[in-house]
Amino acid sequence: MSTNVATIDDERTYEDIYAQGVIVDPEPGVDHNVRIREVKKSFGSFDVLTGLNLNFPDNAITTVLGPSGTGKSVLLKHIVGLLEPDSGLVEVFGQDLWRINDKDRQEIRKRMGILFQDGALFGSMNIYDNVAFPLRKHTHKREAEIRKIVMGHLDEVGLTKAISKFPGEVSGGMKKRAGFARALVLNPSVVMFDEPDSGLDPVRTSLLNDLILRMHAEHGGTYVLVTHDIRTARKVSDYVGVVWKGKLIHYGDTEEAFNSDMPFVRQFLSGDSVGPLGMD
Ligand SMILES: Nc1ncnc2c1ncn2[C@@H]1O[C@H](COP(=O)(O)OP(=O)(O)OP(=O)(O)O)[C@@H](O)[C@H]1O
Repeated sequence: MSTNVATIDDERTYEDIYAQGVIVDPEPGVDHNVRIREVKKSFGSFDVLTGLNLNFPDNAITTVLGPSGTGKSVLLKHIVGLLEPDSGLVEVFGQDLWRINDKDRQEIRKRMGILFQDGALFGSMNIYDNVAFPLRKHTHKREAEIRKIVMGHLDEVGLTKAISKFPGEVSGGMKKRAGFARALVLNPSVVMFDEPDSGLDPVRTSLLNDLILRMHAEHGGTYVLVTHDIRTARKVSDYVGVVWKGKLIHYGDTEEAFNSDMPFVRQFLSGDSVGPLGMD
């Protein structure tokens, strides 16, 4: 896979890059289902996204890494249209999400799947009904067809024996797998994962990562993953974007990120306490 090149002015110091961020040119010949341009978002006086630029290539898994509170989940909420930027452009499937009406935005949202940290399952529905929910809500398919699709996806994530269980009766890993199956039932072209590894032990994390890779190989699409887990990033990503203080400060293929000379990227990817990132 070829590498995207960040247009970094050679004269800039690392401090300049931390302050200004980088802009990444879309890779020639590659489509990008999701493009984020100079997006700014503040809550009150707190500036969370401060001019974020990032393109997510189709048929690749891109991981967004960065310290806690740097705006990664806020970024996902922008992509799915749950938050409107104060300024800048959020473009999904070639459409500016905030220049179209609510109905069109809803249609675009149906083409995206999202796996929230806890699976975001409905506690009052069993696993089967949770996974069937988007099909019942957004399609006119008959129950027999819904059953085929739901059971197919539950089989892929290894949950066919748990269909009658309620979310409160299954482990965290099973909840995530059920959430994953639900995120895929409408055949989304963009799938987002908000810290899929949170709360899982290293073995379950590794198994979930295998599942992410397998599902991506099977179904394709633009996968966007937000995590703190460096091992997850290394294992599943084609590309890595590093966000700090609401800006993209590094972007490249996974190998490039892990070989970066940028002190912040080096510190973050090695989990070192010494470097530009402190407790603030
Ligand atoms: N709706 C909101 N109203 C006010 N503040 C918010 C809102 N959503 C997010 N924030 C704040 O924006 C900041 C960034 O939050 P976000 O959840 O995106 O961080 P993150 O990078 O995903 O962090 P973590 O890795 O810890 O999950 C946080 O300080 C959070 O409290």
